Amino acid sequence: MNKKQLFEQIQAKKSFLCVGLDPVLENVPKHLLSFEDPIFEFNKQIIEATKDLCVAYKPNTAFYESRGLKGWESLLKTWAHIPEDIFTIADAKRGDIGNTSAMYADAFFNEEKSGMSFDAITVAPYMGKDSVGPFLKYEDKWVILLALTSNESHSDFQLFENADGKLYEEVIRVSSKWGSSDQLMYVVGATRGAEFANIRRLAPDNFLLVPGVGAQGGSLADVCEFGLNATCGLLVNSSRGIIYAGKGEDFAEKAREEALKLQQEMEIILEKSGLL
Ligand SMILES: O=c1ccn([C@@H]2O[C@H](COP(=O)(O)O)[C@@H](O)[C@H]2O)c(=O)[nH]1
Repeated sequence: MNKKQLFEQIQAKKSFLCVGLDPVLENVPKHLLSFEDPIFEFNKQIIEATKDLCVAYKPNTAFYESRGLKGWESLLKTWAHIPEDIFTIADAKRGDIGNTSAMYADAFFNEEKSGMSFDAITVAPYMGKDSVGPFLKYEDKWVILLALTSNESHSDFQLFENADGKLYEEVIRVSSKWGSSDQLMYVVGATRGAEFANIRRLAPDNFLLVPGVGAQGGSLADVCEFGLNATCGLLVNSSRGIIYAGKGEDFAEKAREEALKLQQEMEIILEKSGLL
């Protein structure tokens, strides 16, 4: 999916919500445990309940990899179940020497080889240009580079400063020469509200993937105040806040209620910003 198509989806659904699919077996409602693949059944029902309210789904691969072969199978089936017009993000945080990154790119972008073809993958920028390049070779696929993350320890490295500025600023400045804003997004935590104006100065046209609303307490209003651009430019993710809104047989309805609250907030913001 390209940028134009993504913005069209945002306008059609009046939403820039990304639902995070991070299921843990212990948190899956009991009545699903008799299914052959409870994780997939859980995801399937979440997708059915929220697919008209969001423009993206983001399975974090850790939640599948941790379950070995059956986890990969759940991930594959989940990817295949997501409607074609919804943006898919493999939150895998990969990046290695070039020939290894090429294998990671095949794993998440090359359906013929791996059975999956996500629209985007999250990548750690630490190893530099040749570790990111193999992901950028795929047409209409996206690399989402970690820039300023939502966790408390983001400051251990990302805020390191020299005469040129902070490390995360340098990540954006340098990497934006590796590909266009039709290929590159950045991860910026919703908990970093105060930094959005600065980030937009460095990356005016790029989409930002913004995790951290919901369970991590980030504010949608703060993110949008300076984060929006002419094509919306934001995919705001909530995982636990949506998928674990309910614990019983009505978990999918409860998930829908939480997703709807965020979508309605987003619709007001998009309307006020003249983006609809
Ligand atoms: O800076 C980052 C980068 C990635 N994440 C991931 O996003 C989701 C957030 O989940 P919640 O349950 O909504 O907190 C999860 O997959 C993280 O690994 C992030 O939170 N912050």
